Amino acid sequence: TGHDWGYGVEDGPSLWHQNYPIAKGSRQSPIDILPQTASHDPSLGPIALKYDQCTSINIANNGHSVVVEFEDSDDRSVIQGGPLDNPYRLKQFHFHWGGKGCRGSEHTVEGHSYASELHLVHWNAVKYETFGEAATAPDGLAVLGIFLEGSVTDFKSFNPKCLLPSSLHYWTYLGSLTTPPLHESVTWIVLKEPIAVSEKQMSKFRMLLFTGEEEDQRMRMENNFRPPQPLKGRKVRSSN
Ligand SMILES: NS(=O)(=O)c1c2ccccc2cc2ccccc12
Ligand SMILES: [Zn+2]
Repeated sequence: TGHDWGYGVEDGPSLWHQNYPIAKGSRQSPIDILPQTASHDPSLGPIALKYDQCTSINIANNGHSVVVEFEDSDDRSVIQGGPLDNPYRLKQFHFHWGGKGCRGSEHTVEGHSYASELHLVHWNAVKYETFGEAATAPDGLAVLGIFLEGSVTDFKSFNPKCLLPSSLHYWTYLGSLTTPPLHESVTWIVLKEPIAVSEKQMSKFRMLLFTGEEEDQRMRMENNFRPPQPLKGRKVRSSN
């Protein structure tokens, strides 16, 4: 897949530091969230999501996840408020999931993993010219994390607008990309309430391949999640 990293035994998360030394940095993601330790910060307002005119461009299997890209030439789809000083533009969303059972999310809550985790990636177009420039700036990116919990209900196609849980209460902390190059440029906003996803939908993820269709040894795409990283003194804040 043209990348020097993956989720296997030879190229998985424990080896990423060899090519990406920042893997041992001071604000790496994901983390294990401890609700009791998260400090409630009354100054943290609600997050506001404006996805009503979201224009998806394509959906792709980038060899590590399934990614839906959006048109980001203007502020039609943005997240703002909460810990953010500016509106951040929606660039793409993608998922992380496990093989069988409930492991699969990247963030965990008191050691509890969910079946999958949806990441909506946004960038600070007020301060930076391009996504690439924002991706290396400490306040360049904001990723909204939403847990997906296996359940029997089914749900409509992936449209960020209708994909949100009823409550937008969140935890927030300063972190990084969870995949190489692991830039420490992400303000993470993780919603407390998971959304339901059916086993049928989960099985669709697992049909995706890490390898190209034409490659002989077909690698099923599963377990594409990085384990929790050390907090290193960071504070996790909780919205009201
Ligand atoms: N897991 S992740 O959200 O850190 C992530 C990104 C985060 C910020 C910017 C770009 C990102 C691209 C990703 C591509 C594949 C998987 C995770 C990715
Ligand atoms: Zn992600």
